[in-house]
Amino acid sequence: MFVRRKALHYLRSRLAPDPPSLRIVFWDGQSYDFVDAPRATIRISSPTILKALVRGNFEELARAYVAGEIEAEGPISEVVDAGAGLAESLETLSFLARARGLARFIPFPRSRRKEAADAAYHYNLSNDFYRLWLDDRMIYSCAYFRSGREDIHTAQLQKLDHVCCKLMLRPGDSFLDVGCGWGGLLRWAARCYGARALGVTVSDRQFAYAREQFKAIGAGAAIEVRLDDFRDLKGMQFDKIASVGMYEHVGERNLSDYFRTVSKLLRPGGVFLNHGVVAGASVGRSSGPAGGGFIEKYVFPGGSISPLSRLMAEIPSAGLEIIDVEDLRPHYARTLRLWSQRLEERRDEATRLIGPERYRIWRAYLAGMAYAFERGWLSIAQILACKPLEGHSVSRPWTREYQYDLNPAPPMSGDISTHND
Ligand SMILES: C[S@@+](CC[C@H](N)C(=O)[O-])C[C@H]1O[C@@H](n2cnc3c(N)ncnc32)[C@H](O)[C@@H]1O
Repeated sequence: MFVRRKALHYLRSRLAPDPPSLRIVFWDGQSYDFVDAPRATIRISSPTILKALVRGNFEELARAYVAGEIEAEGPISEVVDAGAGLAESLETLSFLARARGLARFIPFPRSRRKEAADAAYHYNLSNDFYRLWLDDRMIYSCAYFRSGREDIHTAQLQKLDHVCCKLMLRPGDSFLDVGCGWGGLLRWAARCYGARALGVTVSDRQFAYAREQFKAIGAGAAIEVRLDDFRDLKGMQFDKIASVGMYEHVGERNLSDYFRTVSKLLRPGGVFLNHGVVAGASVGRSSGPAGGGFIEKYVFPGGSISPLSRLMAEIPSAGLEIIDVEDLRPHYARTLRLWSQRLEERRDEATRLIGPERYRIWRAYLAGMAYAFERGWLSIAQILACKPLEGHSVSRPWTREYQYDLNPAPPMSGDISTHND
């Protein structure tokens, strides 16, 4: 009783300026509302968890949530809103969390085996689970909206076109998709743009699924998928390369190596699109509260994001010329919100497929990321770059119209006709 009274007194005073729309239900069934008619409820199963809340120890709170010792009720968007409010007001990083944060900047590379295990943890979860809430083509990256009212299937198709148009993909082009997921972009690039497409993934579930799909559509030699690390494509060169939602797995310390490898894989005159999440804070993380390292620990182990400025410095250092940069933050906020809603609708099937613990993790991750993008704590950038020809700059379209429609072929800066004007 005493612990609870003291804890509530402390929480009330700390949260007074902006109280969360939250009810806490305690282990003995008693409850406390921070506002009238709160929209979200959390149930905490022991005084230890209440102490962790008071101390702002979100690492312990994340562990307790994953273990089911904290239960969240109400719309997940409201739960996340209340949770973020608590984190913004209360978070104090434990010594351990601080040490881990600093360790990110010390160059200890992960072994290949560890990298593969980290990726498998996320992508080998269950194809059936991902099928529940991704779009029909199983695209697992930010979609592209024209009005914001499209469903996820339409918006993902628009994204595939946006990527192919930006790359100026033409019939016969050799095309590499680095981190090809379940193969949706490869199919689109080959069937709608006539590219000879090769993709690599390190997930054997994705690899098996993509191969089945290619067989089913009779793709033949036009599309190939390999269960391979992108660093193992030695000696090959491509006209066009896309990396969509993949660089985040490379890790801070391998970023220069990643761009240099991509640059070697691109033929002179070729075009590369890097699409990925960028940090809101200059230290390479979300500019919001850290949430106890929840994403790093439970969702994307070994992953990391960089500020846009770091990518903009690394790409030219790898010998590529940046020709266009587009921020897609509202697009990813919307994509994540739709994914989160779709997962909520399939709660029972999802829990059956991956178990309650993983379900809780994915539920909080999708809703939490949607919130972070809506708040502007994270963003996402498509960076388009080309590889200069020896002694020449690469010609490019005069305007950005080609990004929305490749037909007819856009006039290029190096075209004879344009020199005659
Ligand atoms: C978020 S998914 C994006 C998938 C796909 N590009 C899409 O947009 O749907 C990241 C992908 O990167 C792949 N990946 C991660 N590390 C990789 C590596 N070292 N080499 C090749 N692929 C990798 C994963 O297997 C996964 O397919």
